[in-house]
Amino acid sequence: MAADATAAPQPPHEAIDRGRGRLIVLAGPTAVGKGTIAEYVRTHFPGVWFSVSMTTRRPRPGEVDGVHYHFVEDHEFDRLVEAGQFLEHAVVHGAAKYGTPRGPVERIISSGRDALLEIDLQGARQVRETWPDALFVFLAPPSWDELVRRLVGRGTEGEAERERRLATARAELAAQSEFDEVVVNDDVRRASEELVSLMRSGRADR
Ligand SMILES: Nc1ncnc2c1ncn2[C@@H]1O[C@H](COP(=O)(O)OP(=O)(O)OP(=O)(O)O)[C@@H](O)[C@H]1O
Ligand SMILES: Nc1nc2c(ncn2[C@@H]2O[C@H](COP(=O)(O)O)[C@@H](O)[C@H]2O)c(=O)[nH]1
Repeated sequence: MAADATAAPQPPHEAIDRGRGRLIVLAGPTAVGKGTIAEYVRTHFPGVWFSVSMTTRRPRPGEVDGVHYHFVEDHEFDRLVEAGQFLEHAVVHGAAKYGTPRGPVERIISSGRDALLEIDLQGARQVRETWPDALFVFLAPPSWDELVRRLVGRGTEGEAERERRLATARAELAAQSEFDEVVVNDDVRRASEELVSLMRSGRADR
C-alpha cells in the first residue's frame, strides 16, 4: 500500500509514549556476583539501562570512571547529598559512601524505559520507602561456602576488609525475604536470563 502523505508523521521510536518505565533494584551480599551479572546483562541485553552509582572508594584495576562508577572525593559526595541529588545513598561495609544519582534515573523512567539499580540492602530499603512499586530482586549465592570462595577468589580485598564484608553479608542474607524475587547465582548466564525475564514480565513492549 502507498504511504499516506497526509498522515501525521510518526514520532521516532524512543519518543513513542510507553508510559513510565519501571525501577528494578538488584541487591545481594558481597561477591555473590552482582557486578558479573551486570556485565553479562550489559553485553547480552544492551537495551537494559543501568544506573551508574557514585562512590568515594578508590577504583579497582580495570574499573572505568563513568562506566562502573563515578568516582568522587568525600566532600563532593557530601555536597551532592546536601543538594538532594541522590535517590538513595549509604555507607557500605562501614567504609566508602555509595549513592544513586537521582536525575538520570528519573529521566529514564519518565521516558518509558526501565532502570536497573545495583545497590546494597540499606539503599534498597530507602528505595522501598520512596518508590514502593519498584521490583526488588535479591541475588543469592548457592551456599555460604561458595560466597566465601568467590570473595577470596576475587582477590581484591585484604583479610580485614573481607571479614567486614562477610559480616555485612550475613545480615543481608537474613533480609532476603524482604525482596519480591530471589535469583540464585549458580550460573552467570542462567541467573542473568532469569533477571532479565523478571524485568520483562508484565511488559509486553519490552
Ligand atoms: N555464577 C558464578 N559462578 C562462579 N563464580 C562467579 C559467579 N558469579 C560471579 N562469580 C565470581 O565471583 C566473584 C565475585 O563476583 P562480583 O565481583 O561480580 O561480585 P559482587 O556481588 O559484585 O561483589 P561486591 O558487592 O563485593 O562488589 C568474581 O571473581 C566472579 O568472577
Ligand atoms: N546503597 C548503595 N549501594 C551501592 C551503590 N552502588 C554500589 N553499591 C553496593 O556497594 C557494595 C560494594 O560495592 P563494591 O563495588 O565496592 O564492591 C555492593 O553491595 C554494591 O551493591 C549505590 O549507589 N548505593
